[in-house]
Amino acid sequence: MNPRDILSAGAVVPVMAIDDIHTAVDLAHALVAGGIPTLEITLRTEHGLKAIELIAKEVQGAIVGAGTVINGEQLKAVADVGAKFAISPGLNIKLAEASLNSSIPLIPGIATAGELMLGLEHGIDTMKLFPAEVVGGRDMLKALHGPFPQVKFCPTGGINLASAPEYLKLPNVLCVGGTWLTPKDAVANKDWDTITRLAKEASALRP
Ligand SMILES: O=C[C@H](O)COP(=O)(O)O
Ligand SMILES: CC(=O)C(=O)O
Repeated sequence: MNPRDILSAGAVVPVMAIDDIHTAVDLAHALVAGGIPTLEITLRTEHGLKAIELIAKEVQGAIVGAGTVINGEQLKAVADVGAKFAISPGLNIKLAEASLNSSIPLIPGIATAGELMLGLEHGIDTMKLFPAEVVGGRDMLKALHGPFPQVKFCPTGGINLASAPEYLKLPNVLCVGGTWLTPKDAVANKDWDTITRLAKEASALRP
């Protein structure tokens, strides 16, 4: 799948750190049931790779990818377990070069025009603005749209249900990322109804 189709499949990409591997598949099912298919499982916990592998195998309708991928070894490792895409918090030359040989798309985080240009030089035109609210949020996206109208974004970082609609209206925004769909207490309590309700709320955001 190309990165734009991946990011356009749902209005919100939930960013998740899996603390208990036994919750991963049910959590993914709950999100997909609420209309949120594109899922970012970060490598921030020891369960990241296994969770991606299980969701890729067992959750029909999910488009599972990896987050917090920061080097070429991780990019290869997540592709090998079935990730459909990889997201990084930032971009450097080594990771950009690794993406050229990757079997799955890298959607890099960028926070400056320079990082964006590094992505473009490596054939990447779909990126994450991270951390979105800290680096200028919607004003930054509007400013980047001037010189770089060919680039589309999934802004992530500090966005929630209330602020998401204003992001989704922008011409260079495909979706937004965030953690609010998967509150830690709801996941720990296996409260899948709450997760599906939050996902439904989020999927209705697409204008
Ligand atoms: O670092 C975590 C995610 O990238 C964004 O989290 P947040 O939606 O809670 O700001
Ligand atoms: C920021 C983010 O989404 C990541 O850790 O890849």
